[in-house]
Amino acid sequence: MDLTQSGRQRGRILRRFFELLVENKEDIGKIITAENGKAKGDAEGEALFSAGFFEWFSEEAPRIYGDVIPHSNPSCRTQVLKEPVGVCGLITPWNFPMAMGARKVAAALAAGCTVVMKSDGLTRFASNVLAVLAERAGVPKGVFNVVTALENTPSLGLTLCESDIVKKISFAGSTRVGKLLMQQSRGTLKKLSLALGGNAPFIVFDDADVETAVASAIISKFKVTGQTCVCVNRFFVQEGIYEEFSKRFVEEMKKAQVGDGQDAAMTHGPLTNGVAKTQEHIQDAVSKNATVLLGGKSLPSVGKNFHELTILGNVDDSMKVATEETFGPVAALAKFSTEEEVISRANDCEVGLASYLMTNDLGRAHRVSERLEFGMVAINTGVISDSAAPFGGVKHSGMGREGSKYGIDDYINIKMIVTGGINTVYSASL
Ligand SMILES: O=CCCC(=O)O
Repeated sequence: MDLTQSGRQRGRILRRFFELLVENKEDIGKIITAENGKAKGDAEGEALFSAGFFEWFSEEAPRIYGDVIPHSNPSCRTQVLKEPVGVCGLITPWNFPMAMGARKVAAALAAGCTVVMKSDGLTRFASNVLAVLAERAGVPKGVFNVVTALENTPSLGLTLCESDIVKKISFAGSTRVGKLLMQQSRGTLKKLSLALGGNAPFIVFDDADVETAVASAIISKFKVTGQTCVCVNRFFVQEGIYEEFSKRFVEEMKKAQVGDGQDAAMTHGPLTNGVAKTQEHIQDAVSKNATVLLGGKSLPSVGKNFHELTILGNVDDSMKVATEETFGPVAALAKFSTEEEVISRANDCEVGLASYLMTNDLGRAHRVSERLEFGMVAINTGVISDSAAPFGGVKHSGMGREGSKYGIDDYINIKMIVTGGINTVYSASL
């Protein structure tokens, strides 16, 4: 947090931050549901997900080790110090109003940086909660700063990017905005972490366990009503298991309830602003011969932002549901025949964030994961995110890693110190 505090001292503050988040998870859940709409379970889950980053980085803060490197010249010594990058501009999205901030703030504070967090104008209260708890946890004044904005969001982004005081930008959001921030940062050569859009494939091989595949599909597709950057966008199901998988998927999804997130009986809440795009994608797919296996319609009687959880069958790769990230509750099922074919179809996109693979063949699991051009692969699970795991993408999904032992590196500069003229002749041997 500042150079006068040791990593151990910063770790204690982050630990207290973690405890406060856990203690307040119910109130935090209510705030998240009130401003984002997500169902109670998802909202309280987000409070704990956020807490996990503070717990993880409280343990990393004291372990930011440097190195001693043997120099080529015996009379020189080389030391490597790891120093905080300085002031970080953190720009966070509405889909996880607290957790995407927590993921960045916890790593930055652990490294010893100060932060200016620009939260999404649609969901600013959860990030303000982080500021309140930061103060209670003992984060020194001026170390954690929050700026909220709605209309003038682009100019705030620009100010952070063009500022010489801000040394780093970390952003989670769309690929379009990520590229814009990168352009705007070129004059000040910022260190950048960008967690951008995805078009996640979910591949079900004939040898997969159907119940595992269905449970994984439900969580990875419909979490936060389909509005996470790691949500599945394209299901590829092998011909021999297609009928059974799609039937069981539909049966299980019929148990879900869409409605007011504050009602504990609801499993899924509204969309933030994605009903029109969701409808556009469904209509495009249906006009090209996709079949509606479940849902398909918006739910204006519940509210203008509500949409049925939808499963489409007979999808092909030309449809918008396959070529664009829907960021809504549509599971688009396409068939495939061979391993080679599905790898090529899964990789045929500009982005590379999350991917999912269902198989009981260990050799295939290794082989296919190694060939998938994605930053993350989940095998036989629909849960890809964890504070201990490195989160991030390749291709147009961005750069940098968040969480895990690697996450601290995004907030660190390496300094090398070489000392010359060291007499290597020991006086004892003279
Ligand atoms: O939406 C982006 C991140 C979601 C997650 O880490 O599960």
